Amino acid sequence: MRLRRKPEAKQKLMEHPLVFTPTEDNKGQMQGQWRSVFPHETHPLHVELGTGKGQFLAKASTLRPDINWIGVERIEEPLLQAVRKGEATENTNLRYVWADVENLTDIFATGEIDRIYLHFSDPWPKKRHAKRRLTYRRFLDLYEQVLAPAGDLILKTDSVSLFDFSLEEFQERGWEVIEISRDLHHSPYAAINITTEYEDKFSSRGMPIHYVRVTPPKERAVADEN
Ligand SMILES: C[S@@+](CC[C@H](N)C(=O)[O-])C[C@H]1O[C@@H](n2cnc3c(N)ncnc32)[C@H](O)[C@@H]1O
Repeated sequence: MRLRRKPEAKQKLMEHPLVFTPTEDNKGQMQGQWRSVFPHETHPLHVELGTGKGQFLAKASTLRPDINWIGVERIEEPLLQAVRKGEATENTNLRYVWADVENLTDIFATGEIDRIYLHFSDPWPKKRHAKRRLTYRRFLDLYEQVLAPAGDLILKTDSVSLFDFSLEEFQERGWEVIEISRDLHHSPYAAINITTEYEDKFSSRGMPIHYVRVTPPKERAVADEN
């Protein structure tokens, strides 16, 4: 018998009060408006791209009520799980966007985000798929647009090849490395670290977690390559 889970997940997400789903009809509607959906409009806005099943956001929104949190995820089923976790916290500083990171600049205004998190992004190990990696230079230029001038980006991954590639891309686009560790859980940054589902899985196998915090260039980069 064919399982029909996807349409059900879609419907639930479309109707869920914590989820914004960009469409052709509402394109640009939320740009510059995100803070106003939260009770504390002045709190910084932190956005996790590729939220998956949402463990990080559920924990982070509880531990850091002084921050407004948004998760962006393109696949319905993990997102629905994330939303259910978030809902269970009853935190009011938490929202989700059902969208592809490709469309980030249609969802957020220039300078609207204070911090971006990329947690265990798909490594796309084949060279011909390099442009799909979420730290490919074209994506960095999108992040640069939506980040506030004093904003930053945190990347965590188990993948050495994605980490090395990302460092090259950051350098290529003029981003500055502020903190870095190739073994986050045994570094000074471990004390305030909040783990994700993938992080727990990989670290339980003894794999070191790679971590970097970067800031965009002071001068805005020109998107010159796709
Ligand atoms: C390997 S999982 C990691 C999930 C979670 N961040 C964690 O650390 O447990 C990567 C997630 O990113 C999502 N993702 C990948 N590319 C994306 C894109 N372009 N836009 C939105 N989500 C994306 C995938 O659907 C998947 O849920």
